[in-house]
Amino acid sequence: MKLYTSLSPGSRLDVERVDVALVIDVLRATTVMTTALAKGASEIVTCLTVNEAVKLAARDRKNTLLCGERACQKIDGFDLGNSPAEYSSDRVDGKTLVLTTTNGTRAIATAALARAVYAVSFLNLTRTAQHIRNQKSVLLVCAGTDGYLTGEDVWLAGAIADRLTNLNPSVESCDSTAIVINAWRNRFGHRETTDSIARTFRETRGGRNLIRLGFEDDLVRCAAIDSLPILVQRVSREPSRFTSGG
Ligand SMILES: O=C(O)[C@H](CS(=O)(=O)O)OP(=O)(O)O
Repeated sequence: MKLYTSLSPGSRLDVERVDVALVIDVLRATTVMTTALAKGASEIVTCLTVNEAVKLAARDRKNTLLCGERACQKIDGFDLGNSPAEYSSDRVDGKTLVLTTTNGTRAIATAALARAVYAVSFLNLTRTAQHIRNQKSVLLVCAGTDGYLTGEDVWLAGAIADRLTNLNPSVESCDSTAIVINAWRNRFGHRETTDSIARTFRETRGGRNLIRLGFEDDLVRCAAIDSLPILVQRVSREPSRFTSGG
């Protein structure tokens, strides 16, 4: 396997050449997607703009929830924001979710040309790595925050790359992949826990933003490693639709 990592949104992406893109937006879009599908949402449709989301949801408003954020807050007129705490079974079971976020859904759009796309978070890290372990080429796409690299996405890229190199001895890493694996191993040394991961989020751009805005409890929710072992798999493009692969 050739394993590439794009650390921030400005990086060059040869996405059309890879078999699989894993989109990473730990705080909080891909964590929300994992949570929502694990809690029974039937599918998630991702959009770039609020207008597009509103139009899509209007097709079947009764069975659809409008979800997402701007500036980390729920959008006016939407049903749910971008905290995993909002995505309980009671709210989402059986529903179609239409989701737009500042960085996560944009990263999904940039990865659109990959043959297969998965959204990954700490919650479904090992499940996703096991599922794609034998692919020939994989690209880790860190969503970042407002165009900047953000540490929480880089930590998860390191964790995935670490898992993949353990599962598949033939992994060949590009320079950025080698750097994130080393960073992950040096920091956690295979003794990572939800608490230790949540603590590292306090040092990152995305984590500091959330603390400042009163969403500190979401750091632990987004660090809950391997707590929801499902796949979040794109099943169609334009619009991008994701379902749980099991
Ligand atoms: O960075 C953004 O503005 C947000 C942050 S948060 O999820 O509301 O904390 O969006 P995202 O696209 O999830 O990074």
